[in-house]
Amino acid sequence: MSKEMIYDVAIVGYGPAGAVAAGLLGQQGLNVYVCEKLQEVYAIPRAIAMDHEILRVFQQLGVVEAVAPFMEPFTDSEYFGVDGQLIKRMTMLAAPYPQGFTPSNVFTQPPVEEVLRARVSQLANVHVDLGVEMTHVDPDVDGVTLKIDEGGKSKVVRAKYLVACDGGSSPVRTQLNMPLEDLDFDEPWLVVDVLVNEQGLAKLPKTSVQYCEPERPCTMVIGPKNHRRWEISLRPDEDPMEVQKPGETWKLLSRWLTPQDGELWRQSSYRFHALVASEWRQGRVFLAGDAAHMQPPFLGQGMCQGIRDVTNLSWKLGSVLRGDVQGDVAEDLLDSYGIERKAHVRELTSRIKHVGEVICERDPVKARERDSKLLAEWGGVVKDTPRQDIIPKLETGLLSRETSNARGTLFPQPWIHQAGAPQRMDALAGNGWRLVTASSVELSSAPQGLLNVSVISLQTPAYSETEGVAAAWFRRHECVAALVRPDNYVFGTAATEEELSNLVDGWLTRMTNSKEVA
Ligand SMILES: O=C(O)CCc1cccc(O)c1
Repeated sequence: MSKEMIYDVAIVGYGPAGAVAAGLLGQQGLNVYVCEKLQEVYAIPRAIAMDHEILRVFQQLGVVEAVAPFMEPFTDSEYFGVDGQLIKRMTMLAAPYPQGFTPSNVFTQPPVEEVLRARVSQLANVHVDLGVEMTHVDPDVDGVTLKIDEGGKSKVVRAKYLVACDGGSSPVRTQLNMPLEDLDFDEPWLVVDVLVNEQGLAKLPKTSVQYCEPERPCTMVIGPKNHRRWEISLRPDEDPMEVQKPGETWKLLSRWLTPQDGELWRQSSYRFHALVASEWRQGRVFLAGDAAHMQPPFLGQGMCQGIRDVTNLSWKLGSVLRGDVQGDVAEDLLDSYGIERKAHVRELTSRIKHVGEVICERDPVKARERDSKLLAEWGGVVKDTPRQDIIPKLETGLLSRETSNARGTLFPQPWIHQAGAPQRMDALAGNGWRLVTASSVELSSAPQGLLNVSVISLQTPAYSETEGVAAAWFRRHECVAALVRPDNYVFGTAATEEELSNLVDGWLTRMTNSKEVA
């Protein structure tokens, strides 16, 4: 790279969100610079859960097969109340799966990050500097200048846009004085990862468990292979530093295991927080991942949320940098990133906090009331909640004006009949804007003005689906067409040709001369 190189996008931080951003931006042919303080992938897993939405993004990056060995379907999570009775169950969404992947999964983070980095390394237009530190960020109206310290030697990097994926303590966010809003959750917990041997595995529950016990709420998650994670709430008199010493940690695990049953992988005390950045954009700088939000882990959404962020932002940056949209429309499109993601993060965090309130009730009387209420709701039968039903849709931002309940949801990814073997829809149709129509629609003429939009008619010979996932979706939402964004969210739907024409007109207005995003 020459000294005068001006990158399209610089990314500070090369965890999962930074790596996915680098891949998605790089695949669009943009010149991307990435810097990261650590030389190697962080060897300890932090995230453990991965949703189908994220696998669909990994599919776009071409890494689904490579990550498969490090993933397993999530077991059910059983919630046990004060007297050890089952009060609630978190489950897998039923098949056929809407996104073309197992909906909820557990995974091992370090090798998955290696896979993402290997993919990025195939992109000649992405330059990655590892073991360097961003010491100064200086945005202006045309771009951003970064000062990078390379082991005592300083260099300057210039980019048109900056994405800060630099974690909860985000130096970019701090230097630019971008405040966080406190969503009112702050509790000390110990997180313990154990590689359990066969003798230990035989003693453990066969589902993940939420122990909703007032004296010590805690969680056990079944990770891939012999990885088990405990999250143990700490009492006010417990010292977070002490409990992470191996001897003390084993004492806390003694209900389940002894040191003969496995090996501690990591034990760290954390404060579980709920925080969201007030502004996600400052001019040409965007916050993403933990730099933009932190949520308690009760639904395993930390990494998923970061990847949702960069997936949302990457296609918008691509559209603007290619000149597909210009002027105010381009600014509105970039603004829509924070508008959409902040609202989504706030809503999901509030749902996660609600799950946390069920788990963390410390008052035994109230905890008993909770148990009775949960059981009474369903006539004494334990309610199954598919985890994916808790993930909200987009409610605001670059969405059509119609208010169908399909708008802002993820469009399904059906399997399509092919001569050799069925293929997932995106493998055939790509990940740009797509107008997908149900078999019942006969377009008398292609909607006008849909440049750069692929038109996909399901159940035609080219797109005959194998399981009826999309057909069922159209029936459920009482529509026959959906305009789908590059991040797979539904811009809007139509039930008639007239509605379709309005949908397309509305989209064209938004993408060419609208000033509104919300
Ligand atoms: O979805 C579930 O059943 C539990 C998800 C989860 C993952 C990681 C930590 C945690 O407390 C919960």
